Amino acid sequence: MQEVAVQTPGGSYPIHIGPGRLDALTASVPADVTAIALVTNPVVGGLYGERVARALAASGKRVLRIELPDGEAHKDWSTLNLIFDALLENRLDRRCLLVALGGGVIGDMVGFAAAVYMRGVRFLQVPTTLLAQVDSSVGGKTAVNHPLGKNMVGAFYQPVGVEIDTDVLRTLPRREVAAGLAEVIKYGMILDADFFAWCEAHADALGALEPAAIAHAIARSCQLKAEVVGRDERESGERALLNFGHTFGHAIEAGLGYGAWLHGEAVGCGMIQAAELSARVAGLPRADVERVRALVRAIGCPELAPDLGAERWLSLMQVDKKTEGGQIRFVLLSAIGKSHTGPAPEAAVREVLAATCGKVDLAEAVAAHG
Ligand SMILES: NC(=O)c1ccc[n+]([C@@H]2O[C@H](COP(=O)([O-])OP(=O)(O)OC[C@H]3O[C@@H](n4cnc5c(N)ncnc54)[C@H](O)[C@@H]3O)[C@@H](O)[C@H]2O)c1
Ligand SMILES: O=C(O)C(=O)C[C@@H](O)[C@H](O)[C@H](O)COP(=O)(O)O
Ligand SMILES: [Zn+2]
Repeated sequence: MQEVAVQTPGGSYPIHIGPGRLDALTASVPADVTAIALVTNPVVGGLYGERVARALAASGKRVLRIELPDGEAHKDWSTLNLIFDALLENRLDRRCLLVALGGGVIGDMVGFAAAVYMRGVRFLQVPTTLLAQVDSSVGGKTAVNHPLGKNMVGAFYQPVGVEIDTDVLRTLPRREVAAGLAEVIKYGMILDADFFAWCEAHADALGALEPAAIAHAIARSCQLKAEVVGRDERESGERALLNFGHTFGHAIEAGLGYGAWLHGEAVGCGMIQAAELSARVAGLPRADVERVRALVRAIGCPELAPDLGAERWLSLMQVDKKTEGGQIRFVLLSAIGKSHTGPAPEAAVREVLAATCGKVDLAEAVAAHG
């Protein structure tokens, strides 16, 4: 088992990474908890719900099970309300513990519910997708989507811990593996050129979920994210770097309708677009743009962005939490492993859109990877 600590001004919590963690969850239940709400969806609940409920019940606490509908299309207010309905109907009090068992959609919604239920209760992250294990379960960004913009309503609210069971990745569909790897390679692009090169060399092993490679990728991703969050929990500066590729990616998700592309797929493609922009406005060498493109392709994410029309692209990208005074701020690379935020001339953005968008057949793009 590996451990990474996340240290924020409000306190610190551990991330445990290893096989078999689902059976060890009792130890993560604080002694003074009055009841536990295990929140999941039918897919993950069907695979792991019984086992996790049993592990949590070993703490001697009552375990209430809540199932939310599956998918990004349900990351919204009405689904969030289902959590509050169940908590209130079952009289869970301020000393309850919410447990998020699932991918980033479940984690983000349960975290947000925990932040506001009775003005704040504790929650534990048990991420079951690669994306959630390397990114969304760490750092306390919680939210639901709004039809006009991604994650637009939420809170910064840290969990009491993160329990990563690497065994559960065995049941993850291939497309979800690729989506998770997009956030893994992001850390190399923005923060760590050596890790980027390691990802290039191990792309096949990562895609095949080879245990040693995937364990290293998860631990290194969590370490890098924990360091950034520790220095800038509320995104007043450095944390925005973790948004590399997301100004483009979130526009794809909102523009096509949440769930049409997976978040990681949109980010993978968005990172190519952000690299193209970096070549035009931040001096990123053309050879590095091609390395970014080749690695996104190697992990199995789409390269070509959907043609939403330049005006719609620009208007969607305006609705970004990094926008200040109407000016879009992008995360840009000056080299692989070196990133900063800044504005970009609209003409350069239009040029990138013209160069990176086309008629995308996503099924074909995913199938091409095998
Ligand atoms: N809070 C953050 O810092 C942060 C970071 C990155 C992404 N996110 C958010 O995370 C979300 C995406 O998360 P995601 O990619 O995990 O998607 P997801 O939560 O929709 O999960 C993907 C699919 O995999 C299924 N699944 C989950 N675990 C499984 C398993 N072990 N075996 C089989 N199937 C399994 C789910 O039921 C779902 O159908 C987006 O909403 C994104 O905005 C948040
Ligand atoms: O943790 C962060 O900070 C990130 O930006 C991680 C991103 O991968 C993640 O998708 C996040 O939810 C995006 O945040 P948002 O503030 O742009 O909604
Ligand atoms: Zn993301």
